[in-house]
Amino acid sequence: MKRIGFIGCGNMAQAMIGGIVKAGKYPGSRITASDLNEKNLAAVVERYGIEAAANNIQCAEGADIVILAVKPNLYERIISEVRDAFREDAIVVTIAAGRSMDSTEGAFGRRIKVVRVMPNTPSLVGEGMSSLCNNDLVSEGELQEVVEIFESFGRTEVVEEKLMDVVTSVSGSAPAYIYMFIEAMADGAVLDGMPREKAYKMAAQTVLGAAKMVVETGKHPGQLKDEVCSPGGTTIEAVATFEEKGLRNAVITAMRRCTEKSREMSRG
Ligand SMILES: NC(=O)C1=CN([C@@H]2O[C@H](COP(=O)(O)OP(=O)(O)OC[C@H]3O[C@@H](n4cnc5c(N)ncnc54)[C@H](O)[C@@H]3O)[C@@H](O)[C@H]2O)C=CC1
Ligand SMILES: O=C(O)[C@@H]1CCC=N1
Repeated sequence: MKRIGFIGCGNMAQAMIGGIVKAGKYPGSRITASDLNEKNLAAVVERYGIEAAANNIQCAEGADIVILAVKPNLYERIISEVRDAFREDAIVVTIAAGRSMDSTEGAFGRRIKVVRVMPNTPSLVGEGMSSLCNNDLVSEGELQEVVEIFESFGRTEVVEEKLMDVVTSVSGSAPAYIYMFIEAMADGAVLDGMPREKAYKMAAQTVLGAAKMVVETGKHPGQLKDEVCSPGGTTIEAVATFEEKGLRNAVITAMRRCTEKSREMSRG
């Protein structure tokens, strides 16, 4: 069984480690992590039974698959720190927004197996959405091994690298938009007298249920919306108000800015 190393053990790494361990795909003993924040790292070790590396170099040395889970602006520094510690045939997995595979190889200063992934935080509860692409050194079988790690905590898609900026907008960053929508729905309910805890529960369960309807029925979202709107009823009042206030336009414009930001980050 392969050993997975996480360099950086913040929000996204914890979501992934939690997902992997809960799925039983890899035991905690096959996962190593390093982080400058020793207190946080110790908490993750305690929670999931993974191993702590003394530093990034030790983490890279012992791993077959090394996931770089630090902020994008730290990639250059971390890669120059650990590049000589990588095993010859190790795979480096990047999850940073706007980080091309070419720039990763450039930072290593040599050809290296790279898988670029854009995951999202719902990985922690087994409902992640991760899109992956790989460079030519990664074999079909090796890509499959990485896909299986990400599949252990959600769904996956293999995409062309040119789609990764849009992927960031539609799934990597997207949980934040949905949380804002849930929060706004709860505020609306609280405004009309609903206790807040109940409002969050109802809004969140409704988002979960509606998403499941799209995924499981295969029906067009517009059709599912139409099925809720009774003629002259309550829902169409809300739908007409969203259109009047430009909900779709706000979503599309925000997502284009998100995609553009990712492209900008790739340009450095
Ligand atoms: N948070 C999210 O929803 C998603 C994040 N990503 C990507 O994941 C990466 C990490 O993001 P987050 O987990 O949100 O950030 P975070 O700030 O929660 O975690 C980064 C971790 O790196 C650690 N760190 C900082 N300097 C270090 C060093 N020199 N050596 C070792 N560890 C060090 C920090 O202590 C921190 O625990 C980013 O590249 C981001 O683009 C990708 C998809 C979704
Ligand atoms: O906000 C960010 O830059 C990262 C990438 C996708 C989600 N969080």
